[in-house]
Amino acid sequence: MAAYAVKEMFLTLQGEGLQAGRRAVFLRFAGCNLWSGREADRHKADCQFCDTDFVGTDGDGGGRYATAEALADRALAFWGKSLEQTEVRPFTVITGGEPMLQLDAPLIAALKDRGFEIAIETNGTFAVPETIDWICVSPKAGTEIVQRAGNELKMVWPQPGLDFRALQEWGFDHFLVQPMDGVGYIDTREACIAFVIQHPRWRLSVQNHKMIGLR
Ligand SMILES: C[S@@+](CC[C@H](N)C(=O)[O-])C[C@H]1O[C@@H](n2cnc3c(N)ncnc32)[C@H](O)[C@@H]1O
Ligand SMILES: Nc1nc2[nH]cc(C(=O)O)c2c(=O)[nH]1
Ligand code: SF4
Ligand SMILES: [Mg+2]
Repeated sequence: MAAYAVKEMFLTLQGEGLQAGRRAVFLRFAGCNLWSGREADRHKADCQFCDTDFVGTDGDGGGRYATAEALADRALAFWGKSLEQTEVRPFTVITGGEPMLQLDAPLIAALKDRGFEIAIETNGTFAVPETIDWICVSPKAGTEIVQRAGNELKMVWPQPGLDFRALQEWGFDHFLVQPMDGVGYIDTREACIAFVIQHPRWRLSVQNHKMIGLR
């Protein structure tokens, strides 16, 4: 890996999924295989509902990190070095963009060396190393999902062409439905609630951070 392209890094609370509410250093990699990130390309992208700016390296804590050690050091600084000696392990959520385009064995090792517990948010089109502690896959309709097991499957809804009955046969511990943010959000959220009432294997994931003023 020549250099890691990081859009931004920040300390916040995980807003989504089973780990919602947990203190976490977010590491957002630049770039995605399902969309260029340019608005002009959105209508022809494989994933068209993305709520995230992952283009470039200009965000807070972003930049090009030449080595895994430098990137992991920065992540630990965001966690707070004074917390290093406490009984709570530092926790990072690796996201993007699509983090599996850049997350590699040296970076995982450097984060683990610093005590990090590592979660990933991925679209599932690449295999995730087993050394990742918490795997969240969020499938996109029409894409080939190779990562069909993990801790949580987070289905953004609605997505015509995604068959929830097929998804729930995959090897995940938890199945979540997350209302798609955008036009008609309130109705979408109501429909997701109705879905969970009908299908109790699934639970609702709301994007808490957007409602409570967190990043
Ligand atoms: C920005 S993506 C980055 C990680 C990875 N590329 C992925 O798609 O899982 C982080 C999470 O936000 C979800 N997401 C993106 N746009 C959304 C939207 N408009 N409404 C709800 N969730 C959204 C994705 O499905 C994914 O679970
Ligand atoms: N607080 C917070 N929680 C999140 N969970 C997943 C996010 C993501 O963009 O991957 C996200 C995010 O952007 N912010
Ligand atoms: S796969 Fe993830 S990062 Fe890529 S465009 Fe879709 S939601 Fe955004
Ligand atoms: Mg987000």
